[in-house]
Amino acid sequence: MATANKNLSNYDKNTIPNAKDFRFGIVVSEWNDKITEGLYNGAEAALLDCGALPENIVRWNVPGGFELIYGAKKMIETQNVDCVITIGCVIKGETMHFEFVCEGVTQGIKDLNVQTDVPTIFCLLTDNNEQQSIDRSGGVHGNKGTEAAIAAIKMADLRKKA
Ligand SMILES: Nc1c(NC[C@H](O)[C@H](O)[C@H](O)CO)[nH]c(=O)[nH]c1=O
Ligand SMILES: CC(=O)[C@@H](O)COP(=O)(O)O
Repeated sequence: MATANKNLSNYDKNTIPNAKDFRFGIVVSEWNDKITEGLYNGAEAALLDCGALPENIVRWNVPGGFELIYGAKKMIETQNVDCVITIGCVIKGETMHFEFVCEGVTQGIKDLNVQTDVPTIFCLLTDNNEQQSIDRSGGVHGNKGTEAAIAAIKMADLRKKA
């Protein structure tokens, strides 16, 4: 189902574990910060709405999407978190850099999920233009940050039960 056919902000609290006992790390890219702040706000609001305690949400900023990998790695190593959310927005420019950044971050976040015991949630917008990013960070398609927060709660709960 394409994003255009669903609202990224929709969730049913009855289907989501209470997040009060979980500690979350959120690593936020400063590139396209109007977008990433909107994604962060969606994620933070959903975590709190589902019971997470403010003191159990640790936020770090990194310069760009590619640095999300290292930021998440150090978050896992040092902050005793149950799940990490990486938030970024990559928008296509004139060159192939878009493709390399998107693929690099995708592979790096995948590697963290394979190599560490803490789930890392992939909240990276990889858009053709700014309007697509606006639409997915609190616009007509909802907020991918909200979606990422719900995934984070579910994965933290899975990790606890596994
Ligand atoms: N063009 C975008 C970037 N580029 C920067 C890289 O992510 C990285 O910070 C740089 O190559 C130094 O290592 N980053 C984004 O997050 N979004 C973009 O649109
Ligand atoms: C994803 C990027 O790094 C890209 O926005 C940079 O723009 P350009 O490809 O025009 O240098």
